[in-house]
Amino acid sequence: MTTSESTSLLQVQHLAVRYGAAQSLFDVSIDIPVNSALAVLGSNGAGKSTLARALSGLVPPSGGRVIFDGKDISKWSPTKIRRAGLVHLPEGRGVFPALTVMENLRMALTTQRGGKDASLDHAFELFPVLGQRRKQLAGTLSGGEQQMLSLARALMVSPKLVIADEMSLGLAPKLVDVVFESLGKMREAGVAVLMIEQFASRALAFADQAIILQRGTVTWAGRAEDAGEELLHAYLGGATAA
Ligand SMILES: Nc1ncnc2c1ncn2[C@@H]1O[C@H](COP(=O)(O)OP(=O)(O)OP(=O)(O)O)[C@@H](O)[C@H]1O
Repeated sequence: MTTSESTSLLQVQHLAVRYGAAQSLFDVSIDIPVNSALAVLGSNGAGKSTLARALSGLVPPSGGRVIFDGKDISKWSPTKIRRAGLVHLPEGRGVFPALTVMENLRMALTTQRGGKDASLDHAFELFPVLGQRRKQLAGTLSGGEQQMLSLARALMVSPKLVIADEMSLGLAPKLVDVVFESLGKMREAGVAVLMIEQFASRALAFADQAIILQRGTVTWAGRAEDAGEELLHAYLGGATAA
């Protein structure tokens, strides 16, 4: 086994996905080392969300393999994948608006046997504002705070990898800052991140590695710091929002 294999958390090998007759992903290969971040960039319809859905078991691959934490999870159910530590935060908030912050967090803990108080303490340590608002209904939080709650819920299951799919979509710039800060805290806690993001430059500043998807194919892959303006413009055209 080479060094890169031994430190890999997620290896996607020649992944293909079809929706009926239409193929959405072709021969996609990526590698995410433990505790690192990958930015997945691409214009609308490039296949970013399909990649996220395939990795989290929501759509079955039609070819290739997904190895997570040393196990082939290609055919696992979404629940089994989540329990193994790969958590998908889909577009949208992913919180229960009519429940309080505390109830939202407790719900995420229902399958955990012990250590519930420690998990809650850890979440409030990372996101103090949630501790202050524990009795508030989630639907009355700001957009950024709801995203924080969504991240805190994900943390409850001690994830090894979080897929953050367009978390800053539709948020005001200040709240986008909150989302990036929150994801940064998750990384500090040792969690790897696969980030799908409309704000290409912010995603690149956050990530170690990046790929560009075009029509279901990886057309560029490299270190995030090497993906300059010119390259982004060439691949993404108008989609290079700051
Ligand atoms: N459930 C589905 N059934 C059929 N085709 C689908 C389905 N979901 C996505 N597609 C198609 O797969 C391709 C990739 O879509 P996907 O949503 O993964 O792109 P994306 O890069 O996430 O785009 P966006 O940023 O708009 O969400 C598109 O051509 C889309 O029309």
